Amino acid sequence: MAKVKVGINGYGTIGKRVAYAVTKQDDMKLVGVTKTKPDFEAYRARELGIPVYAASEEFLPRFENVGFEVAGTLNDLLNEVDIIVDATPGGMGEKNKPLYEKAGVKAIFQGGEKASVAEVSFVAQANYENALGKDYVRVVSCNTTGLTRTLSAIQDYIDYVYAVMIRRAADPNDSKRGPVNAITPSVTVPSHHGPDVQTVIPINIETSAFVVPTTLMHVHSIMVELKKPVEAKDVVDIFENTTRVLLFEKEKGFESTAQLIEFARNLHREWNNLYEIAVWKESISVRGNRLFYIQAVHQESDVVPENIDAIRAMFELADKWESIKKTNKSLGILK
Ligand SMILES: NC(=O)C1=CN([C@@H]2O[C@H](COP(=O)(O)OP(=O)(O)OC[C@H]3O[C@@H](n4cnc5c(N)ncnc54)[C@H](OP(=O)(O)O)[C@@H]3O)[C@@H](O)[C@H]2O)C=CC1
Ligand SMILES: O=C(OP(=O)(O)O)[C@H](O)COP(=O)(O)O
Repeated sequence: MAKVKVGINGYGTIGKRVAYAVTKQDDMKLVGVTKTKPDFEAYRARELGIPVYAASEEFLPRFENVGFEVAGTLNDLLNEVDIIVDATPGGMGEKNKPLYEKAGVKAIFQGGEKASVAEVSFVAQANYENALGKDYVRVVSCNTTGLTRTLSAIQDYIDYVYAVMIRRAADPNDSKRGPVNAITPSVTVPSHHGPDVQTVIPINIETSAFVVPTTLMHVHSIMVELKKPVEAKDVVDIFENTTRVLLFEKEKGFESTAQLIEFARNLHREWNNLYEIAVWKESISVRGNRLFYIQAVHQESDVVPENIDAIRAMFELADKWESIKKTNKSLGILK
């Protein structure tokens, strides 16, 4: 079968990682990416041999002024692809959707969009089948992906989940926003994460969230009221056997998100991506009918394999586990 032709609209934190991941797949071809301006990222894409398109006609003069030759505009890219991965800033995907509909291409949206933008909200290991053959799929946010990966693994035991998200303030490449020395609570409960998890798996869940001054990762403190008894060692076993979830031990020096990122650096992962959700093994404990655990989410990369699996599901290229295994192998995901 011919390779699926993929375009990326929005070549930022998520878009450039998904573009890279597409180039690692033997059943997909990266046709090009869009940029609004010829900054260093545009030049880097060109160095990598990735065709760069202007994100719309209005941006063309920016490229012309510095003699940066683009391959066309977003509309030209849409004419050449089977699917567009929209990784523009949150809320923009919904505005772009009519362009995709007009061009008759399938589209993947990211977690900054409302669930209503797509037919399905997606986390591969939880609901791959729901995206089979679909035209519009939303890969849920990084935090929602992290919650869904571990909670779907223990779904049979869940009566009610209470989770607190400690969210990183900005990505490492972002110098525009803070807080620099403050903690910003989401003052309404639930934060968007609980309802978002429910767009993927039907569980009872309440979430609250705080933004703190760090760029490395998010951290979640999760408490599950159990429907039936389980021991901590059983949960350890379950997570050990759950794809895209890794257990880390404080005892071995993983004291904070800093060492988790160093672990990814040691693996020489591209952009120190930690695609897997990191659960602190010692944090898994059961007291009475309550299970507790703490996990960390690498916001820049955990959704990347989900975008790849979503493409396979939407074109019915592979069944769930065939796709997950293929994606994992191509990106060096440990299990
Ligand atoms: N960063 C994260 O931690 C995560 C983000 N997400 C979601 O992914 C989506 C993208 O986020 P993220 O990658 O962080 O955002 P970024 O700001 O890093 O990247 C977005 C890119 O979109 C481009 N862009 C801006 N305006 C337009 C436009 N009019 N048309 C086309 N492209 C445009 C910009 O490119 P240019 O440089 O050319 O101006 C920018 O690089 C959001 O929905 C977000 O919620 C999901 C999981 C984690
Ligand atoms: O999807 C994310 O976080 P979220 O799950 O808390 O919305 C990403 O880290 C982007 O969050 P941002 O909207 O704070 O950039």
